[in-house]
Amino acid sequence: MAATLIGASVNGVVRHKGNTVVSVSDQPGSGSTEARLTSCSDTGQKLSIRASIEGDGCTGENKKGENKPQAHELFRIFEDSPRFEFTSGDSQLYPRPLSASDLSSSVKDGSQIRVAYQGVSGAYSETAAEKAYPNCEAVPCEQFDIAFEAVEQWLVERAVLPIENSLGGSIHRNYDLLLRHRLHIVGEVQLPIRHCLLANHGVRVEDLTRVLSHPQALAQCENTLTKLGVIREAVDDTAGAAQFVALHKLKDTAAVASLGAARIYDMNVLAQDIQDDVDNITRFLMLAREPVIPGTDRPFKTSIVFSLEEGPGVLFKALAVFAMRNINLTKIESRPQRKRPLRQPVESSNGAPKYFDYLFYVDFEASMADPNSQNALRHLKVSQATLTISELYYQSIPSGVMGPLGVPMTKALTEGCVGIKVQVFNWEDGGVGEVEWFPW
Ligand SMILES: O=C(O)C(=O)C[C@]1(C(=O)O)C=C[C@@H](O)C=C1
Repeated sequence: MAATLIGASVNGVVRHKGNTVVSVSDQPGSGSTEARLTSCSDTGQKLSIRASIEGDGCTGENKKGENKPQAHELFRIFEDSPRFEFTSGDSQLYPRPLSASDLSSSVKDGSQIRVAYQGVSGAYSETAAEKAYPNCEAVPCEQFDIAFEAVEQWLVERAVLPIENSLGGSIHRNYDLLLRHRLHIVGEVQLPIRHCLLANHGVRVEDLTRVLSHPQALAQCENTLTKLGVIREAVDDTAGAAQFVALHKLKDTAAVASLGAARIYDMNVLAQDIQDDVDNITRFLMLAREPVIPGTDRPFKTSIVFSLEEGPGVLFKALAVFAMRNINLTKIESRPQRKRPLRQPVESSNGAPKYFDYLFYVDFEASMADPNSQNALRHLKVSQATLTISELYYQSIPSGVMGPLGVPMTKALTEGCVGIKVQVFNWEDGGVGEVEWFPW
């Protein structure tokens, strides 16, 4: 039975579903059933969409005008797709990104895998989600942390989130969120990013005073935007920027976004490939509730995070455990220790400045199933009296097209320098992992 969304109009209120109301009625003589979904915005504005469904032989109205297959089907469609943004009486319908209030609703059944991404339809992250999980249902989320929570709360099965870009660098927010949430990195995808300058039809480059986009996208187009001499304004995502410019019919503002976004929001492409380098790639992490078990049958990547006591050469010594075993490091990132951003030096009583305290994230090309990597981590743990590893986690995942690995947040991180957490795998009986604690 096929259903078509056929329009938007102001309507009445029949049955409540949160701030949404759904009514279903037969269209006498037409052989079809119609459903109306009405949503009240926070400002009290009432807007609705209408859907019709063709009859299947059961179109006659029963006495009460209810309980008919068509009505149920229409209801199900709305129940399954409650996330539409109502912007004006005659506007197009765009999927609304998940917000915090959506996280309390239950997960719906469905054979398709649901993958959360940050942004709205047309965002690069949506393309990355579809590349990572072909045929998935990509679910837009307002913010990165909503995407993490959507997986944790079983609203979706996976999240695909950007972690770094070849021109703009790391997406620090996601490094921080990896440790605040309990998800595992189970793979990665790389996506070539080709930015366009999008404006409403009839707008010329000379008319522009302002450009909206995601901060990463603005950074990746630094040269072009400097030449244009426009004001840059950061918004949540590139497609959201295009949607905003289109909906508000702005004549002096453009968006930096994808060709796909231009199509979705019916915008004119003023310029293509405006990023600073043709080779512009963003790496996205695939996140799941369950980790992958590392093996040795194909290339794996592993990620760890640790902190160090201050002192000369401590980072050098930590990284040497990999170098001496010929283990290739692919990424190192440091982030402030949010729980203890400053450390008091021993001589602090005489007014010496405080040290900044960091967490180090390291990705390396080896599987934790490989004794070489196991020895490296053992060495990292035991070899240096001057090194205190406050936290170490790891997980391995297939690399190649896929990439680095995951991160269960552990007690050590939340409670300070208590020891090292090592996931021990019994490779002989098929590699089921267990966690052991080695207190300092
Ligand atoms: O705004 C988007 O379209 C996104 O998908 C986000 C994002 C990012 O966070 O880096 C993804 C890829 C590009 O690097 C630019 C922006």
